[in-house]
Amino acid sequence: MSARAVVVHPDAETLAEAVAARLALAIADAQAVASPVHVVLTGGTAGTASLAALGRSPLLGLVDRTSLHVWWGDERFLPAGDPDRNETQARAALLDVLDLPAGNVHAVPGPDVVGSPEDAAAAYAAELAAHAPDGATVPGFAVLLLGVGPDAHVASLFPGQPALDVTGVAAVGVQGAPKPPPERVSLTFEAIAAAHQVWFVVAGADKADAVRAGLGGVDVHEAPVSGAHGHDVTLWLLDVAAAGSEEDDG
Ligand SMILES: O=C1O[C@H](COP(=O)(O)O)[C@@H](O)[C@H](O)[C@H]1O
Repeated sequence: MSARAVVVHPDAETLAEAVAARLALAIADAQAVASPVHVVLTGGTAGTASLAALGRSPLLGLVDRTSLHVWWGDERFLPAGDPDRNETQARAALLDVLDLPAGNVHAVPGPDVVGSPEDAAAAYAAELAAHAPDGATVPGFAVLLLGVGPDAHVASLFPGQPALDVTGVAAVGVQGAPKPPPERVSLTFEAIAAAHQVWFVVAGADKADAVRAGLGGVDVHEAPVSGAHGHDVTLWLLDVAAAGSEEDDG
């Protein structure tokens, strides 16, 4: 049975610092009993701020770089180095400091490498399978980070889109995303559900309705955030504004 918890932080900065500390310790704890350890990074405002906080944290010294593999929950279908790629932002925020072996960083290929988001999803799924235990399609991610959009999207799973219903594959190509760029690649809900822990990292009053929808279990086609769960733990890491707590202050 998967456990769910909600932790509310006083502001976005504190949230980022707390997520960074929590993530460093979670990786170190996982590395104490397993190797390698796989973690899924997110894009988005609060997610990237958390990666940057980890890049500055002395707790980063607890992480064994050689046995950490990083992946992405979704990627914008843009060429390597594009500033709007989640990978580019994560490198600037964390990976340039963390300096993992190149083979431990599993970026989603862009149009400089493959012809379409569907081809990128297939290549990414093959890479995931190559690092998965026998009989599985993805590694057993220790932690999978997810931002949440104001429209309640997670990764690149947007309301009303066909990708929400894709099963049997770990990654899916996305066309016509309502948030630019329209072409993207996303993990599927099945792949997300293989993570031991899923952490939603959410800040800002514009996300309060999406958080409410996710916690309330609104239909996944309307609020994709409802469809993402960790195998063991689903953790909602919020600031007060995203938690909706500020609305009461008038
Ligand atoms: O496009 C994306 O958006 C979400 C959330 O972004 P935010 O700036 O509203 O926080 C993000 O989680 C996702 O990874 C990304 O590709």
